[in-house]
Amino acid sequence: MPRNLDLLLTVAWENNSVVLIDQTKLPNKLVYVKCKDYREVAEAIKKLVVRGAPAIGVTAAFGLALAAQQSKAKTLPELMTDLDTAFKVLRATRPTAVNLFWALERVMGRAKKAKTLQEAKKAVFDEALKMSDEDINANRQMGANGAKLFRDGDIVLTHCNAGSLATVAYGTALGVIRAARESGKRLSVIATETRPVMQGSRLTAFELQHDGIDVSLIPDTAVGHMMARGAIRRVIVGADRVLRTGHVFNKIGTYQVAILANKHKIPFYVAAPLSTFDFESNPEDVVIEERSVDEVVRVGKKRVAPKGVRVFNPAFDMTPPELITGIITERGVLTPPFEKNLKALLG
Ligand SMILES: CSC[C@@H](O)[C@@H](O)C(=O)COP(=O)(O)O
Repeated sequence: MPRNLDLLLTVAWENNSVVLIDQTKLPNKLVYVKCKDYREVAEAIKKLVVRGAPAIGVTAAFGLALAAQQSKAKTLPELMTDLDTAFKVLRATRPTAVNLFWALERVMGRAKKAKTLQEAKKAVFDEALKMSDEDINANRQMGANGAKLFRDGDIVLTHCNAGSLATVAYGTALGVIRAARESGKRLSVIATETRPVMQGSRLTAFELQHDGIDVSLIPDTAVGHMMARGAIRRVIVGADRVLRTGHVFNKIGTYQVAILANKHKIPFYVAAPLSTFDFESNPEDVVIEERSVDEVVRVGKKRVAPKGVRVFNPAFDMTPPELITGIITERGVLTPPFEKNLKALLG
């Protein structure tokens, strides 16, 4: 994996380990962590060393590859038992991003087709590697599909981080912005801070600056003001889960941004690969991750809220389809009515 500043490769397989950019250290330090065991991979997902739906999915798939590699099983059923243990540990790391479950089930499905122990070990690794390549290709394709929706000179608001750092590389929402720039359009980005974990200020601002893309940072609370002043032309965000109905689950605060965009007649786009689609669930089935109160009562290391105060800290929210102008996928751009047009898109 190249350790230089030209390419942000968020997750990679290197010398029988999973190598991750440690996103908890950004933007102050660009450092990598090496996981040699699937339990370390699970911890890295839990602690947000790696985060963002597509990146979580591919990392978990590599976690299963580590489990296969390390297994001392002498028979195929013994290997499948070891893989199932790792599957359960990895599956329990975070509840909302559907890519995690999609990736783990896809790799297990591939392993279950194997006839021998060696074949199963190889299948798990090959599938994880394939998913990593597919993620980059899907992002590039989404970029090509979405770039057409942006005009030269657009000022684009994004929330959270749906960039290289949330995928294997290139990004979903930020991938579309990259592609629009590569096609010659001059775009400026407005990134929200994205409290309480600050994926906007720590990650999006870092990533766009790193790539020389014009970026300004605003507090989450400034979105309405900026829109009312005409300072924002488009919104684009990523997603952790898109339902067949077009309901989009994404970082907490996305719903507020969508309501404000609707009020100010600003197009609101979501960029998500098909690996982020959940064709089965209804809105009420989706578990919204509730994270530690510490994220809310502290700013950095300093406590800013009184001891004993009740805190709610949901990490995601749901934006209903009527607030969404289009969902950019690698197969094309979905417009309302989403359920009908999704069927047509998938053929
Ligand atoms: C391309 S990633 C899209 C989403 O995963 C992203 O917007 C997001 O909500 C990430 O949340 P996080 O809690 O940082 O994993």
